Amino acid sequence: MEKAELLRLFDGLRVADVRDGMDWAGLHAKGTVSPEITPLYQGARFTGIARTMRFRPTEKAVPPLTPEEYTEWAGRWYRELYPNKITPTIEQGDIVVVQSAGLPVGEIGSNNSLEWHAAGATGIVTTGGVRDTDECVMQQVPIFCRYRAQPMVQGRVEFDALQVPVDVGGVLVRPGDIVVADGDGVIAVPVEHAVTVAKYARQELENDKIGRRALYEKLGRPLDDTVR
Ligand SMILES: O=C([O-])CC(=O)C(=O)O
Ligand SMILES: [Mg+2]
Repeated sequence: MEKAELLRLFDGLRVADVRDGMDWAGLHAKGTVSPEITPLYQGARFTGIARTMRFRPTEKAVPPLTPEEYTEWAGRWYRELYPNKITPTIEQGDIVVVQSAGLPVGEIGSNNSLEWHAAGATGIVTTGGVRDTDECVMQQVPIFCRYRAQPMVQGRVEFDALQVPVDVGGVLVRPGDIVVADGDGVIAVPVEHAVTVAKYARQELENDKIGRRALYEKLGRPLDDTVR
């Protein structure tokens, strides 16, 4: 199925609906990412197709360097050990899904996240840390992460692999799976179950709208998009 068609199937569905759709498909034990992975800011949400990447802790020691030498050495780390390989591969509607090295390091920041967004990514989820978080919030690229972290990657983290199955908060996410995130957290749908999951998720959403719309009317509340 085309990406655009897949995205249409999930358009407007809440994480709760997708969770229900997964249950309807018999996938009770699958999909829900650990609640430790949370939105960087209130209102962050996305639906997209997983484009995955894995980082790893480095074993390379940092040699004694003068600050001048450090500038050159740090630049080389980006070129040789932490290259931004994912950017040229990103397609519109992708979600960058990162299995972090798991260290207290800001592998993602205001620069690379905005670069991925400019290439077409509509969201980012990482099992690790984010830095420059005030700017990340200001930029409003939806990011879900486990923690905030100050340090840069040099001497700590290396790029490991692109487009491999990754472990995201206890869920196996493969390139091409559907990833949905909102205030309830993150859920991943195996692409082979997408049609069934979306169908029953939609049923849940539509039934929920009918029930809540009746309550809005009883309360005299103006209707909004969540009940229309
Ligand atoms: O440079 C990095 O690896 C992370 C970062 O701070 C950014 O992208 O802004
Ligand atoms: Mg930065």
